[in-house]
Amino acid sequence: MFKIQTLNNISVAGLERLPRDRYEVASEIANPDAILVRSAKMHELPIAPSVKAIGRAGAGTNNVPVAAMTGRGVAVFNAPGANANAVKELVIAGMLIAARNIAQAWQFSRSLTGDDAAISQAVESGKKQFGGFELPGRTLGVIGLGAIGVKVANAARALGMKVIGYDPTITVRRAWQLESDVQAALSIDDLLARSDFVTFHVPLTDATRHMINAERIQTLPKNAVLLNFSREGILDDAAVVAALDQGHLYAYCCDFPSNLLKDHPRVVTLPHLGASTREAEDNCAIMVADQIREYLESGNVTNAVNFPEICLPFNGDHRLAIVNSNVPNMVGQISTDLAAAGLNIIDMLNRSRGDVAVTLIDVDQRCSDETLARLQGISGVLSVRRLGG
Ligand SMILES: NC(=O)c1ccc[n+]([C@@H]2O[C@H](COP(=O)([O-])OP(=O)(O)OC[C@H]3O[C@@H](n4cnc5c(N)ncnc54)[C@H](O)[C@@H]3O)[C@@H](O)[C@H]2O)c1
Ligand SMILES: O=C(O)CC[C@@H](O)C(=O)O
Repeated sequence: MFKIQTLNNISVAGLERLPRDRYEVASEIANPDAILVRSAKMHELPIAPSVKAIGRAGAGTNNVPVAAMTGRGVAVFNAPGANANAVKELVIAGMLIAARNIAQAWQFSRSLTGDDAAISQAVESGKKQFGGFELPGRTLGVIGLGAIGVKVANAARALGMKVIGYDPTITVRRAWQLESDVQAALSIDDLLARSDFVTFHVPLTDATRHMINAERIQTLPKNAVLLNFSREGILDDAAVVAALDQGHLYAYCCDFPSNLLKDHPRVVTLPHLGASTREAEDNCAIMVADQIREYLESGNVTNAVNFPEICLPFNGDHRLAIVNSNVPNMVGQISTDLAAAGLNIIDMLNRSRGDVAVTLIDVDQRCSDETLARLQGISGVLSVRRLGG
């Protein structure tokens, strides 16, 4: 029986992928084999030694201590692209909310009092404060052309906007998906100087934290609109508010309310709603549940952020799934120990990514506890699991 701990509400569609005769799933559970998480902050949480895998039902993994888990031989999975359409739709909504002053205008309508004749009169005299502008012909700058950025760029093109993108590590797959008339910016500053709207779709890392600060904001044309549906911290919010107050920026729309932002008249904040659609929640939960199940049952890895992709078909007999440092002579030492124990290797696959390697070895008989302990004792071996019979 595998034990799965859920740290947030995970869509039932995903949990149903874990058959109840083999999986126990609960928010409180001792010695879990794997954890499913959405936005719970795991950096300060104790993570039991029994945990072999963490599945983030979403894109970003900055709430998971990935480096520490890698050092323990724990795989961290995410759900790339599974919520991209949901975020794209909210970003497009954000542009329209900003361009047409929809939030402020709605607040005005709700504040109207008196009989309908009085309301009609107030509408006609009040509406001029909320006059906006249209999107066609305006330029959208997209920073980060991954699953979400590409969808936003293409949707903006379909709305008649010009689009400039910046992503120094764009993948070939994403570049193929991008509309051919999306221009490549030479740098962030080049993109900012040419954009009426700028939207951010990068992970939060040390390299992206405060990528928009007071100095960079001055590069933007007057009356630009910023959109942050990525992560709190990518923009320096204090600098954004200062630029709004100085009249340099027109509006800021983001998914991360704070005391500084939530009541500002030119800021619209939403409560981290980017991925909160039924479709996105189902897609993310199904993707990570499938990946976790495959990893626990066969050792195969798909969409881990810290482990290599690896797939060796498994007939359910006897497999060792080993996570080890990517250094010379690991496979040599492992196979020597297996030979010494009289185990014959039937099939084997080794894949590496950065400092980590995963080695899957199918053997002709069950590996004893003693041999398992010997493998675990090899310097550089991070974890060993015995799968199958
Ligand atoms: N608001 C929400 O609910 C919500 C939902 C989904 C994702 N997100 C956030 O959006 C981020 C992006 O999601 P995604 O699915 O598009 O991820 P992704 O991994 O598909 O794309 C990220 C892109 O950013 C690029 N990148 C990295 N560093 C960069 C830099 N310094 N400059 C320019 N580009 C850079 C990468 O090359 C990659 O193409 C996630 O990491 C997450 O933080 C938020
Ligand atoms: O689970 C959520 O609601 C948010 C997910 C989002 O932050 C992501 O990184 O995919």
